[in-house]
Amino acid sequence: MKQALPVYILSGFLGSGKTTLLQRLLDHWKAQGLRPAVVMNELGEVNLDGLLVEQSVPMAEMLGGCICCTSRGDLSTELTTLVKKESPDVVVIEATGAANPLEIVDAVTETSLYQLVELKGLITVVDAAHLLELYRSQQGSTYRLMQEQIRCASVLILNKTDRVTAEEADEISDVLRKWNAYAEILPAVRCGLEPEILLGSLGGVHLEGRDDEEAEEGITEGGESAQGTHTVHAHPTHDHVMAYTHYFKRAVNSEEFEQFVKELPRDVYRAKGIVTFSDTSSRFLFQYAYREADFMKITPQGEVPDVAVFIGEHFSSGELRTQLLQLEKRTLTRPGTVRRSL
Ligand SMILES: Nc1nc2c(ncn2[C@@H]2O[C@H](COP(=O)(O)OP(=O)(O)OP(=O)(O)O)[C@@H](O)[C@H]2O)c(=O)[nH]1
Repeated sequence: MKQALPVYILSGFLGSGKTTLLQRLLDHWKAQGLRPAVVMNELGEVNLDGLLVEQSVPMAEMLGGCICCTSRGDLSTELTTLVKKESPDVVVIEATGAANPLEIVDAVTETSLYQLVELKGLITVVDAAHLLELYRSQQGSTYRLMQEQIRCASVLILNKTDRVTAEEADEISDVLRKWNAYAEILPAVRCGLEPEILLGSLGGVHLEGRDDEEAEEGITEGGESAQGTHTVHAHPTHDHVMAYTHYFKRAVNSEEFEQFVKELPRDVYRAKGIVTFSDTSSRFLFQYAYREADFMKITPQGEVPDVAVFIGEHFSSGELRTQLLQLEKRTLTRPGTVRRSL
């Protein structure tokens, strides 16, 4: 199966160091012989940050507004066009510092319904001095937005530590930990981190879509793991992930899938996808929001993968993945014969 295209979101308040980090990441990927592409969003009509990025890097620009305030479909369309036109190996979305990252996460996961893309993580860059100042005054919409950007990060870069004392850096680390108990906190000056360490800290091997085979090996024919339990934890659970994207390799039973959706953990507050069932004649688009699920028959235009995305906070994507692999495995051993007339 073709590898899903990794997508990273860079978030962080205005001037925190996102572009500085972006340049480091681009250099890293290029040195590896990869072809990165960028989606850049600026509040103004001119993309000044874009001028800092080498011309050889394909770029989609969304100017004159904040990604999260314009239609989410716009970002999805930009991303799709960029991927089709440039065939990059990796994509970074640098959002304006005033964006609410959750909306961007939603747009990326929306895209993964139609394209083989996968959200790998949300990196939030924090300006240590700026946050400390705001934390001490504890007010304002900037403060709330920063809080939001920190809360939903998969990894936090505590940048500009050269502008605070060691004690202040500790104080601000405690604040970050209080707001986001899951993301790794990486202190830095000019985002000078080893990209390998940063990207590695996004954890969630489950997000890499590479080890499906490996995890399946742990599941026996009856859908039980070799250890006799229903879940196989090849990797630590409860990684903080914003979204888990599952590309199905085969059809699943509709009733079992409905049951699975019904029993989704509370921390998954949004899910959507396109699935082929082994016991129905049509494909379905499913939507799930705040404990309500909806299934709709669809006939997608063009080639669309069977995929499900789950968005939430601090849920165990490894657990979901194992359950879905088990559903797939069960249809393999017990293909659907009775067709439901859905
Ligand atoms: N002192 C200090 N300055 C830094 C550090 N990291 C970045 N800067 C500077 O901070 C300024 C803003 O950095 P950018 O990387 O452009 O920040 P940004 O988040 O992309 O900014 P916006 O696009 O406006 O949201 C630049 O002048 C950087 O050189 C740091 O660790 N310490």
